[in-house]
Amino acid sequence: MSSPFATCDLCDAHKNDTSGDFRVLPPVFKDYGQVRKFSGPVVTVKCFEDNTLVKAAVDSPGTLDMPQGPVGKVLVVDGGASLRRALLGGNLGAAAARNGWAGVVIDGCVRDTAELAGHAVGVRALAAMPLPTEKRNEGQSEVAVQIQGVWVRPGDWLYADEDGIVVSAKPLV
Ligand SMILES: O=C([O-])CC(=O)C(=O)O
Repeated sequence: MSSPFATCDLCDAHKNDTSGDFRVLPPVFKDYGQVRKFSGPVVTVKCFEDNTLVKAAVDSPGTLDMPQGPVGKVLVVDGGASLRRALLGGNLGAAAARNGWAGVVIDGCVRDTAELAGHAVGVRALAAMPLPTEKRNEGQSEVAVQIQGVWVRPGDWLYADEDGIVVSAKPLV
């Protein structure tokens, strides 16, 4: 289980942090998952209209062993903000939930939104788009990505709730 948090409280505590360790994503993400509030260590994928590596990630174990026990990871997908293809749908959402991922944050689109709403995982994305991608085995995993202009790195911690999404170089709770 993750510790309780509120992104507003995290922002109150860190709003004057100019080090770059504490970042807030722009408020452009919509909520498509069953889980509204989630947090965890970040894993990244960078891809463009090809979700091969998104599928590989959610098909793999979604938890990290920590001293306090297994913690669900958050998959952050830099999809280049494309509104033309969906990088995650009902099947991949089900896989993410089954494999213990805490959440998926996509700078891009999702589809099968009615199905996603029934899977026990957090999902944030820019929009719904029914067109799937072509799987061409293109993309990169575990690289620093820019999400809406904000750097997100593998091993960062992400906290998402009803008010927004914040990212930190260190765990905050
Ligand atoms: O497989 C895909 O490209 C996305 C999808 O439709 C799903 O996850 O169900």
